[in-house]
Amino acid sequence: MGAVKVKALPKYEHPPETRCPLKYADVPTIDLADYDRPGGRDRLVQQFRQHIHHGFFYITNIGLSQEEIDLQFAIAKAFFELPEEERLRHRAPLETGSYNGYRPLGALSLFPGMQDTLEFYSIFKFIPQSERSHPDIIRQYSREIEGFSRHMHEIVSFKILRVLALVLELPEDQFVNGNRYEDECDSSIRYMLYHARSQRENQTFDNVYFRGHTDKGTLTFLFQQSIAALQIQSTKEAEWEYLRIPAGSVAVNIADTLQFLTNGYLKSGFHRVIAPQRDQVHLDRLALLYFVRPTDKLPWKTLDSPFLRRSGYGKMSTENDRDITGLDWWRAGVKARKGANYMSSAASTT
Ligand SMILES: O=C(O)CCC(=O)C(=O)O
Ligand SMILES: [Fe+2]
Repeated sequence: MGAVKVKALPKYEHPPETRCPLKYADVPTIDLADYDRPGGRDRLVQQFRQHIHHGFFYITNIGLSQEEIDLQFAIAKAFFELPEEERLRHRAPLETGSYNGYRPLGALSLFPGMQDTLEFYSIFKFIPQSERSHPDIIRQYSREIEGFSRHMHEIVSFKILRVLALVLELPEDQFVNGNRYEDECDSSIRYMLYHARSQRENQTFDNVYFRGHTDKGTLTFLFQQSIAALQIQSTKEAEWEYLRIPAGSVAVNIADTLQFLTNGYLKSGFHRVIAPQRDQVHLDRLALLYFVRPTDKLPWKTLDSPFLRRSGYGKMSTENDRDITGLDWWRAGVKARKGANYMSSAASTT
């Protein structure tokens, strides 16, 4: 790690936004700078209680510069330009329930017999439990990648997790304790590349890039995205609406772990990715995400609090509780959902 940089990466240029008129979701924005102002945490608690119902919100003032964010996009771009053989050398052991490393193109069936056209590279937390091989481009920028990872996890996600604990009238470290950076879990940066498809291919795939789903972890952060393709559904009956994530804004997705722990008070956001609009459909779509996922210190048991009880989400029973950790739950899920499929398709490549 920390090897000498052989060449500086070219600055990443985001493609221009679509000019097609789209129906954007009305999603609240949280100014994270408020957290450190006098009375700011109380204001954020009120804002969450009033507006955060549907599992998605935007945040601004996250404390990273545009250059720092764009460097991650530049590294991602350089990674996907590596020869396939080199990318496959750092393949994630998906069949064991871990995304740590490269998840090859076409690892998942979107429809029976029809493989997806996306690939991604996950960089887990910079802790001994997650160490693995990486290509030179990742090793050369490891200091910057670690800085980004720690900032997103320990500063940005912890601010949100502390406010959420206060919303529920629980000790402020209630969620932080199950998501500490030094504990084992599959939290990661993810560089993602959706390959552009022809009009015919898009028709065959019913215009789907990534089927409707909720994320399984604690929180997901989605960075600037000028290729409009990510849609959310606020309720099962609601229409799909687009998210717009311009420079300076990050979309946050509340995920299944928080929904489970709070007996459904916090809603895990349902979302999908579809083929872009006609002025962008020919473009490959590069995405940058940060996933916070539960650790081996998080007991898989639902919570109770005066606030939850007053709101009708108090703990009524222990029937959903398990004597396992959040990490066990997460890995069992990946194994069940992805491992089997993965082994039957691309595993033979290495
Ligand atoms: O590509 C995106 O915008 C969203 C990806 C996504 O939903 C996921 O990786 O879980
Ligand atoms: Fe997702």
